[in-house]
Amino acid sequence: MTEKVTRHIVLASTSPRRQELIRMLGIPFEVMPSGADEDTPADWKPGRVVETLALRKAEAVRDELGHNTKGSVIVGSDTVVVLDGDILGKPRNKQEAVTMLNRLQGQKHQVYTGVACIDTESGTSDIRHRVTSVWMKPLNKDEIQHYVATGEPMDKAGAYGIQGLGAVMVEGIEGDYFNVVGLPLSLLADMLSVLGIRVLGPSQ
Ligand SMILES: Cc1cn([C@H]2C[C@H](O)[C@@H](COP(=O)(O)OP(=O)(O)OP(=O)(O)O)O2)c(=O)[nH]c1=O
Repeated sequence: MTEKVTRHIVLASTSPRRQELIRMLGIPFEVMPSGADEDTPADWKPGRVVETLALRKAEAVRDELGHNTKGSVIVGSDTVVVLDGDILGKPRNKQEAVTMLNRLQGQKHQVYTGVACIDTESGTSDIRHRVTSVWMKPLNKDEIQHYVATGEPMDKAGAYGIQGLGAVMVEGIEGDYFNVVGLPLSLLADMLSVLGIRVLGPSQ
């Protein structure tokens, strides 16, 4: 049988969800947490923010690996929620989670995820992002309090997780579901394919 993947893939992430998602591609990978600084200027548009942070995460792992990159492909990713042009990241505390959900309930918003692939063999980077629209149901204060008390919102952009209990708050989406959860698999597969890693067939 032809070996499907010949490149060493490193996911630059601390997110257990991103690990679960990339595992779905059925290709071997390694995980290295990335401690990149996540501050960006307030006037940057969401696409620029998620692409820059995805690249920063991948670059931090590349720099840590130093000369030991073994011709790896390093994948970084970043997700934000956007409402009326405002960027909502992960809530810093429960009060901030309540405030975010009060704003998002009953509204259509966008989820932006950036993906960066660094090819350490050629030294090139490919950076792209995807946008998914999400419609959230109207929620009352008690429902929001109950949801925040579960703790689910705390490590998620926009203070909700569509893949968890948050699923009951979402009326519908337009675009890639996996982009909302934090790693757009179809976009990532396209980017890996450019590097000769074909998840649906033998590599070249
Ligand atoms: C909107 C939404 C976001 N999220 C998550 C995806 C991301 O993990 C998180 C946004 O934070 P990020 O800063 O993108 O990522 P992270 O800190 O979790 O992990 P990493 O180490 O890779 O930087 O929000 C969900 O899991 N479900 C959702 O429905």
